[in-house]
Amino acid sequence: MTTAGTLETVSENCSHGGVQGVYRHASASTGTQMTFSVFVPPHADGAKLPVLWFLSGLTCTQANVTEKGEFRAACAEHGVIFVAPDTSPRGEDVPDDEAYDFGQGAGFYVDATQAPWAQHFQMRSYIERELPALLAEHFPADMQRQAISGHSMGGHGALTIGLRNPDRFRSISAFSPIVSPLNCPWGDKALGGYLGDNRSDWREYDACALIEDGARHANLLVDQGTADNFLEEQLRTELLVDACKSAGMPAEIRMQPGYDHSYYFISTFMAEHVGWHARHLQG
Ligand SMILES: N[C@@H](CCC(=O)N[C@@H](CS)C(=O)NCC(=O)O)C(=O)O
Repeated sequence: MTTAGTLETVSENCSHGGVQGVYRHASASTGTQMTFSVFVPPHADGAKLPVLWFLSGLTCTQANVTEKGEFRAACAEHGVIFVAPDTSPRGEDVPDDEAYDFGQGAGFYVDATQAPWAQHFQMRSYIERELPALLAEHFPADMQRQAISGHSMGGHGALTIGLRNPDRFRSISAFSPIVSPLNCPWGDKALGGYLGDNRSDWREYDACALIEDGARHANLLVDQGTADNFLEEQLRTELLVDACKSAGMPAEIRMQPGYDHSYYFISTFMAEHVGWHARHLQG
């Protein structure tokens, strides 16, 4: 048996009849310690449960959604494991940028190719390969039943990782996602920095471009607040609506009146997202 790695328990708390944990491990992908949280709902001995991944946004660690996401009651009701990774490698040896939207806390779920970022910023490999192996080894996770969600930069992560891996993820949802890094200032800065100037290299990290290039998924749900101050310049939900329409891909993209970009918005619709994923994860 291959060993995916050892895990250090940072904290474990009983919650909703299950266990909310925070764990740390040495990541081969990023070459750093990485922290993530896992909620395991109550379950019968020996049972394997489906998994919902949640990728967070700019400035976040695993803690933001864990503390403010209000997912646990729904995950306990539906018997779904909830996994929240960090958004980037961190540490004194890891390069950073003064700004909040590039560098530590802003990994954009890519495998960087450009110096000095490439050495540690390998978040695509971390989320797509390394962390799933660790999860399968240490938790009662049924890796045949996975779904993915996320917020903002993490919504971009959920859409792109989900669209690239339709056989692994039965459903994809996102809250206020960056739908096209090719067409917004956050994307220009981050993907330019991590991947270089050749914009064709960015397409596998752009949900709209992936759909234009042929990626499809049958189960896609997006919620976007109309009072989100990042909507017009950075998130640009309309580009995803257009891409899905042009491709003939059904998607439920909902504009939610009055909601902003915060966890007050996310937590309002979180239980609905968990329930929607749980339906796709049955059987
Ligand atoms: N207000 C933030 C902008 C970034 C932001 O809104 N981040 C979102 C994700 S894109 C978030 O969830 N922030 C942390 C939180 O609300 O807990 C800042 O200027 O640092």
